[in-house]
Amino acid sequence: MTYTLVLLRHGESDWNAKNLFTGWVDVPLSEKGLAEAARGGELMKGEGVLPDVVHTSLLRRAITTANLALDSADRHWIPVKRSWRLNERHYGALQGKDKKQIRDEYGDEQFMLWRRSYDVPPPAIELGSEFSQDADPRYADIEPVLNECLKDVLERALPYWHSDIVPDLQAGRTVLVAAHGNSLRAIVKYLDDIDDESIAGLNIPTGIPLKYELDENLKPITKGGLYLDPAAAAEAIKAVANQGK
Ligand SMILES: O=C(O)[C@@H](CO)OP(=O)(O)O
Repeated sequence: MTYTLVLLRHGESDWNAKNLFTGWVDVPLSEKGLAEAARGGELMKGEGVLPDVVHTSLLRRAITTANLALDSADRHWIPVKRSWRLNERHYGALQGKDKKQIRDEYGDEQFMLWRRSYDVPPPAIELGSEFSQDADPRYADIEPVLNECLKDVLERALPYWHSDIVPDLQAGRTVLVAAHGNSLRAIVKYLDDIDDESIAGLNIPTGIPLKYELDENLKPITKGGLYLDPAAAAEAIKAVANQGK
């Protein structure tokens, strides 16, 4: 028995286009992102990868991406589950800041530690400040999140993986997870057993489905999975890696 998991990072958002740290700020998709999301669904349909259930974060860029992708795959009717545990990494005080400006101000090394290290969190956001989520009703049931490193993201995403995603996989469903660059990096780190150093080099492109076949122990049959458009993914991965330069 094998299981099918599809990971989909949302299409380009308005703040991706503007090169701003986004995190939990709930920005919409750009025009380009809307088209990427629809194409993601066409790729799934073209390859016969048809989700039976979709899991998303609580952020509209992932929700809209899932809606558009599933619509173009004719799977708009499948059940959906959402959790803050699939949200983008909370970028703390960097939320709303220009990536290039932060890199120029703090230098390449600090910038990359904040952006891609496993366990160095960005500075905490001030409660009540413009891009803080402490008054947001969707997070009323959790302690305010002030900042997160990738390790924090993995630690809050894994309980959801086990409680909600694994049962869907084990029921034989093709599972689509529509989420974010860093929440998906955390899941890929776990699935592919990537060490804490090497994960810094992993970037996930927007809008291109990444398919994993998992064995009976829910381990990838092919490490790294398979992008449904490998050539476009390779190009887009370079662009994500170079953001802020
Ligand atoms: O700003 C963000 O929230 C993320 C994803 O867009 O950026 P980065 O790729 O720099 O982690």
